Amino acid sequence: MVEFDDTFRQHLRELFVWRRDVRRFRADPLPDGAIDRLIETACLSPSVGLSQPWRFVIVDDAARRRAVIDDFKACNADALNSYAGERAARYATLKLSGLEQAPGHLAVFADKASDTGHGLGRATMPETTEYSVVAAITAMWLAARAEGIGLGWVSILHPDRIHAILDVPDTWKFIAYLCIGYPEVECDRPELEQAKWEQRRGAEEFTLQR
Ligand SMILES: Cc1cc2c(cc1C)N(C[C@H](O)[C@H](O)[C@H](O)COP(=O)(O)O)c1[nH]c(=O)[nH]c(=O)c1N2
Repeated sequence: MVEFDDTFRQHLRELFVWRRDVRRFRADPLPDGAIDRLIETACLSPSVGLSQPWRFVIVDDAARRRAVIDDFKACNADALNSYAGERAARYATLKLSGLEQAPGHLAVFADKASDTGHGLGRATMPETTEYSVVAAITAMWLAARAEGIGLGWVSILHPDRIHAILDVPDTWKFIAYLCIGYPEVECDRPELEQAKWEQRRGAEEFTLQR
């Protein structure tokens, strides 16, 4: 039996407050086994029917990394073109990936074909497979921060292209491409808020009572 005291709860709260999406990484390499350790923690996450549908691809190959970066650049250029005026000017100033600097690259997929869990919980909501993978990524994000490691989620990518670059099974659905490394700075406010793109709102704005 494990008990968590007030001091632990306070630290846990701080972990949530100080977790960031990181796009600016220091050059220092990650310690040996750091990504494997984060994956191991992620695998403790809840999953629909205990299906554990997460699939992780550690991307070390320089040519594959370069191809991912090229895809990001193409998608980000398209995204910039979808804005106009002041919003476009502001978008152009944002740094939206640390792909070039991050010592670790990790792609995460959901295996839509796995029968693990025997379909429990998925019959009416097949998308719970993807939700389970996102739950695992969130756990990894927090576990990383607890070790001083930053994680940045990149979604400005073409899923089909990532599939081809990484040569993974067709039944795997692309969920996330994660940059992993030591952050240049620590902050308790989202970078998009600091850049005046959007501001974080409080719980009262998202809660209804019925
Ligand atoms: C599903 C998903 C996808 C993305 C993100 C997040 C999530 C959950 N975020 C990070 C996002 O911008 C960030 O979480 C918010 O701005 C809040 O900041 P903090 O995470 O609190 O630092 C993100 N950030 C970025 O710079 N490029 C990206 O492509 C994405 N994509």
